[in-house]
Amino acid sequence: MHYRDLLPEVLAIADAASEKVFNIYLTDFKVDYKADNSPVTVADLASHQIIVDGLRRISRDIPILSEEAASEPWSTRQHWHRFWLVDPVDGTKEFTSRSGEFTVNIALIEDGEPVLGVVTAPALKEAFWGAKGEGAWKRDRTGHIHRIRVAVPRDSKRVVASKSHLNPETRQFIDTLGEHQLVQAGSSLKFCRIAEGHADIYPRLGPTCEWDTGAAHAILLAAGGKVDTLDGKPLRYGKEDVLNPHFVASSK
Ligand SMILES: Nc1ncnc2c1ncn2[C@@H]1O[C@H](COP(=O)(O)O)[C@@H](OP(=O)(O)O)[C@H]1O
Ligand SMILES: [Mg+2]
Repeated sequence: MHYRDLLPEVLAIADAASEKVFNIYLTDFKVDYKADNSPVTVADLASHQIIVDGLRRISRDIPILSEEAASEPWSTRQHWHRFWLVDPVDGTKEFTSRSGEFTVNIALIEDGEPVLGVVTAPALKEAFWGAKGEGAWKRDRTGHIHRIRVAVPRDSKRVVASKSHLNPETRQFIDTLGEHQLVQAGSSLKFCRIAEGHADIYPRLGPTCEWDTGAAHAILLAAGGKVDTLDGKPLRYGKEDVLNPHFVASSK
């Protein structure tokens, strides 16, 4: 199936998950902590289930890697040329602190490259999607859909960095950029802000997992941007430990 045909189906799945996540957000939900001490709520698990059921319906044969499921062993995953990469709720800290800056993320990875992505922000009522060779779009809170594209280069960079994980290394990197404006944002929305031309650079000199970045990375690529590791190579997917190295996302 072509990416163009897949996009509306994946968007519908993300929208369904988003609606469920938002309904839970409005309740007095309970926060649990996983083995790595990261927060999880019923929203993460409900969103995971809706997305997995939806993806299975549209693509029986493409395996799924989701933050909220035990991953297949590396002996299996290393043979995956194509897989869905899912973070049912990215920015769980933003969800539990009620900042609204959390997202639902679905990416399609092919040979280590994010080729299609959908990101929805249930509380902000925004959605972003894009695919290789197709371009990228945003649906704003009024329901208006328009194409998005990265901004043209400018002298004073608009830097976007994590709300919850802005560490000293990232601050040092930002200091090397000279004159700049810093905007903090939660979750994968940082990539989306660059993709829509509202920010120029997102340095992440701290840990992330592949599911945190895959979908928004695909959208940023489709909008004309890039995501490189600190040695200047494109960030890639399908790593054994599912952990990303430090990276810089930018408008080019
Ligand atoms: N020590 C760590 N190891 C791996 N990933 C981490 C991490 N600390 C933060 N993250 C990732 O950073 C994401 C949040 O990013 P941000 O701070 O930019 O909003 C988290 O996503 P989740 O909220 O889905 O768990 C989590 O996966
Ligand atoms: Mg995440």
